[in-house]
Amino acid sequence: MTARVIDGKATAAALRERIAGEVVRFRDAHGRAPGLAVVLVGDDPASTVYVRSKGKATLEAGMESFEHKLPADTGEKELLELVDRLNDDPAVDGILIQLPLPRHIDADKVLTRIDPDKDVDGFHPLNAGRLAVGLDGFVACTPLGCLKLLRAERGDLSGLNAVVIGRSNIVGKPMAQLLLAESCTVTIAHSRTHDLPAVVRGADIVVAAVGRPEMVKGDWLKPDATVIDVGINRIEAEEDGKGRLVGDVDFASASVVAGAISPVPGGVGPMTIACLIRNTLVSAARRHGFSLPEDL
Ligand SMILES: Nc1nc2c(c(=O)[nH]1)N[C@@H](CN(C=O)c1ccc(C(=O)N[C@@H](CCC(=O)O)C(=O)O)cc1)CN2
Repeated sequence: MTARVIDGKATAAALRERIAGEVVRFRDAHGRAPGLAVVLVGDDPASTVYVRSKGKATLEAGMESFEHKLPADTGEKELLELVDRLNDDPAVDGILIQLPLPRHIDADKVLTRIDPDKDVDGFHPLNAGRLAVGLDGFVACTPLGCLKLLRAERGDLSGLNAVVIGRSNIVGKPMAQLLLAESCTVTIAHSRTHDLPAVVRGADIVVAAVGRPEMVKGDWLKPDATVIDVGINRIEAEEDGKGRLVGDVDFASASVVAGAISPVPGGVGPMTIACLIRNTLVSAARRHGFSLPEDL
């Protein structure tokens, strides 16, 4: 058996096209475009690429992009003052602080300073709490993107056994909450889980977000499982002289057993950016009482 490959690039492109259509309606109604401010501190190469992609996607959706690139030695106080200005700026509907931040800055303090109603990354504790109790808020873009891929692949998820590998605040925990809200039976596995392969073997849905290259093997999977790979691991150049990007799942062995699997690259990554654009439009719409399609 060979698994279907879940095409995150195509799903993200379709979502971004729908968003662009809604942005036209929003502009016609309100005379301005939704605006996203992205803040990058330092010059981490991967973060620089992601921030560039976010700015490009924002503009392609017809929205305003405000990029703030600050030197690596920017002080915490200065960053907090920028967040305060963005909170007060009516042209800014969404604020994103690119992670990771340099070590001398307390990331929790900065993320908590963002106005929760402009927190399009969904990292503010108030939004994490809203998700946990089923209130409207912002859901972190990567887990939201994973859920959209799962719904497109499996339709109704209720009653399915889901295993989320990884318990981070930005992926594992919100992913588990989203799956619970879909009425899945959810297990969160992590580095202390006993016999992880046995736990994963019971899952209809596996979301791997552990940050360990190709850790999940095909013989860990239940036949026909749906596998979502969140990992983005850069492997150093081998004898061919080229580095490569791999996920947390060993694609070669997993795709023989799974029913469907998202690849790396081209799976969850593009959905993360599409969901950021989506959350920014949702923020602008909420601030103006503008209605959007339920399923956006
Ligand atoms: N404030 C945030 N910081 C970070 C987030 C986030 O959601 N909010 N997530 C990650 C990085 N990230 C977005 O910022 C991100 C990572 C990867 C991709 C992506 O499209 N990846 C491509 C491959 C790209 C490549 O070749 O490197 C893919 O998977 O196809 C998009 C966004 C950490 N920081």
